[in-house]
Amino acid sequence: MTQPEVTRCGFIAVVGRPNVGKSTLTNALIGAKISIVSRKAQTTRHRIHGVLTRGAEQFVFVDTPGFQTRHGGAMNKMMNRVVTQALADVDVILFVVEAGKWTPGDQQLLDMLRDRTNVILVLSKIDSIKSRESLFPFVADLAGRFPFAAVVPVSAVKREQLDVLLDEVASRLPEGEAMFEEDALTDRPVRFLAAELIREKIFRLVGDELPYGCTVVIEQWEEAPARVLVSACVIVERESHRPILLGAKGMHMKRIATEARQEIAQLLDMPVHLEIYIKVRKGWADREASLRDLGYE
Ligand SMILES: Nc1nc2c(ncn2[C@@H]2O[C@H](COP(=O)(O)OP(=O)(O)OP(=O)(O)O)[C@@H](O)[C@H]2O)c(=O)[nH]1
Repeated sequence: MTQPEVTRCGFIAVVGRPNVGKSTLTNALIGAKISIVSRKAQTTRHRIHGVLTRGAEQFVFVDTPGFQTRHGGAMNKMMNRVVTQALADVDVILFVVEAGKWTPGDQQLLDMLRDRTNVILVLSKIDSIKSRESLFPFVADLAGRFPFAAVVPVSAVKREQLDVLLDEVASRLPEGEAMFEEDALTDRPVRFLAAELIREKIFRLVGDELPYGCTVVIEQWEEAPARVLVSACVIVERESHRPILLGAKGMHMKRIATEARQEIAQLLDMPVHLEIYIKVRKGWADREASLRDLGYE
């Protein structure tokens, strides 16, 4: 695998209240479906959403799970956790606000960023704004609320101003070598990608409730003529994590399996039959030997 020559590399978090367009923007920035990266990611405290390498710059987008969940009432508690965990030592924060719309939810989030530097204000969905001049007072108001490092209006859908945003981010990333291999997605063996896709689905759905996370191991992989048969095992730390994963009437697991199956099929360009089992392996995270069994070094 080729290691790109990178002179700047750092972590970026994309935050904002629900529905402001964070996912659309992140996906537009890092390209298609690249939520999977090299295992090196495990050496950081961040959950990596995707990596973009642009010339000599590497942008590592981290997941901010609390912002992505839709549990209304638990929002406050979650935001606190997000600030302390996901935003801890990221290099740049993209604070996304819908152009022209400011709500108490936005203010609440902004308050949590109080002591941070390198916060870039991103005005999203500018394609739905009639006149850009009408945004001036809006921007002026926000600039009075927080010392943003930069203000960049973008349209993720129309791919407007994305390079400008990346330039602003890049200039604030620390100098350093690439942390990830270039083109990690195409270089990884498909089994590993499949396991990561399942892990991603689990994390998205119940990540907040699984304190020690989980690991996914592909136990069987059979390439039949017209489809691939995959059997995966999700290993959790405690017996009490099993019902969390399953959800009421197995609904969580069903959804995880369905979504993962669809994406694995897309990746392979072939129908997939996916079975997922749950195993409890107590304390696996602490035992070196079992870590090695599971493919972690
Ligand atoms: N017109 C327009 N709509 C956009 C743009 N970006 C996102 N949207 C729409 O805004 C809605 C929310 O977008 P998401 O990317 O899911 O927003 P999010 O902030 O990730 O939402 P949560 O997952 O709820 O936190 C979707 O209907 C998008 O299609 C944009 O650049 N222009």
